[in-house]
Amino acid sequence: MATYNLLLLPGDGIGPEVMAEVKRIIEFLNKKGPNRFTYDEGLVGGSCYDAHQVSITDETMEKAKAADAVIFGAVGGPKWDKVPYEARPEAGLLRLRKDLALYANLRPAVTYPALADASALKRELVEGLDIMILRELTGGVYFGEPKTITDLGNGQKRAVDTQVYDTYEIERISRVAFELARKRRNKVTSMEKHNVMKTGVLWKEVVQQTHDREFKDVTLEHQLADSGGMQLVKNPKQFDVIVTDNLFGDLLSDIAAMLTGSLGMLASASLGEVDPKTQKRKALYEPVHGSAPDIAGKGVANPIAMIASFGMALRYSFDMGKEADMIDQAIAATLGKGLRTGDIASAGMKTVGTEEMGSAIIEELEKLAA
Ligand SMILES: NC(=O)c1ccc[n+]([C@@H]2O[C@H](COP(=O)([O-])OP(=O)(O)OC[C@H]3O[C@@H](n4cnc5c(N)ncnc54)[C@H](O)[C@@H]3O)[C@@H](O)[C@H]2O)c1
Ligand SMILES: CC(C)[C@H](C(=O)O)[C@@H](O)C(=O)O
Ligand SMILES: [Mg+2]
Repeated sequence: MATYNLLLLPGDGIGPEVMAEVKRIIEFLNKKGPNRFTYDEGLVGGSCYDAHQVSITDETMEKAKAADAVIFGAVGGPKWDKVPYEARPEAGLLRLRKDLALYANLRPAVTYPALADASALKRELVEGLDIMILRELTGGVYFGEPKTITDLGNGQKRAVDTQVYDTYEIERISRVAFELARKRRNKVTSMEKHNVMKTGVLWKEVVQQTHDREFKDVTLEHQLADSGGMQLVKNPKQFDVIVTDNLFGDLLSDIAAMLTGSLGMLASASLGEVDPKTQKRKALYEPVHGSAPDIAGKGVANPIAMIASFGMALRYSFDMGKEADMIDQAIAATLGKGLRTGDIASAGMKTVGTEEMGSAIIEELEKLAA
């Protein structure tokens, strides 16, 4: 038996609403045993800005570094559109990713059988889909310098963002991709734009070299990221693991979300390097969706992405694969019974709210544990 300490950062908008359902799952797991979870909570994003005029405090950063895992809701919203750029809600999330060195962002897109009709695509294209988008998370244009807006003095301004990748950054994310593929269907598709970008040239070269040196047994394909996006919609089941940079990964994972039915379904894990001394790695788990200002406060958000993200924490941080599988099965069973939040309901279907969906999943978990 072990005790694990979590830091919960619910954030803004629907973040706290979906996090409430994770707290109930934690309660369930603590009852079931053998492992125990304790947790601390903190402010992040706009709610932190309102209290402290920053999007995350140094004190919360220290707690994040000390925690066994961070569980993150969502940040942002129109209320904070006018706050200084450095203090915008999203900056808190970016600081967490950068300062905890969470370079590997796993975004699995799995279409549950009951939801094959909820996708915007035809059933046969998405039925049985199970792909993994691996997004590089601490480099690229998100963090490259310079990042500026300069007044040119002639009534014009110039905005600059910088895309930077070093060999080691591409190498380590490639290794994660190949290792993931070995446990799946043994195929990696790397996406970049080497026809336009120098970072794309280096990306392709380093992924290929890492493959040839260490992972010859894995099938590797390269695809330009724009046509890759097209292929993701045309024939998504051709993919197994897609490895790509920070910005392309952001775009491609939102596209993949719609293959599963809704952004409210897509979970993610952001992982750092394994510490050779402790064998532990820093990790943050969050749904791919945002704070959904259009539905916040109504109790109608889909909690599945958040719950499945906690399931990924069980799998990747706590070696609780059996419990993680149980969460996936409970979600599948709940959907199989016909429960739908608004985002995944087909026309004419009755919908349930966030809490009701959470209760139904816990009911299924109780059955599975009995
Ligand atoms: N990780 C994060 O915290 C994160 C991620 C993406 C966007 N954001 C921020 O969120 C704010 C809103 O961004 P956006 O509107 O582009 O993206 P969004 O993901 O918040 O919402 C996009 C659409 O999907 C729907 N949606 C998202 N999650 C849902 C859920 N769980 N259940 C039901 N419907 C759901 C929303 O209602 C909306 O119509 C912005 O400030 C953005 O920066 C934060
Ligand atoms: C909120 C924002 C900073 C974030 C990103 O762009 O990485 C989000 O869109 C995501 O996909 O996690
Ligand atoms: Mg995004």
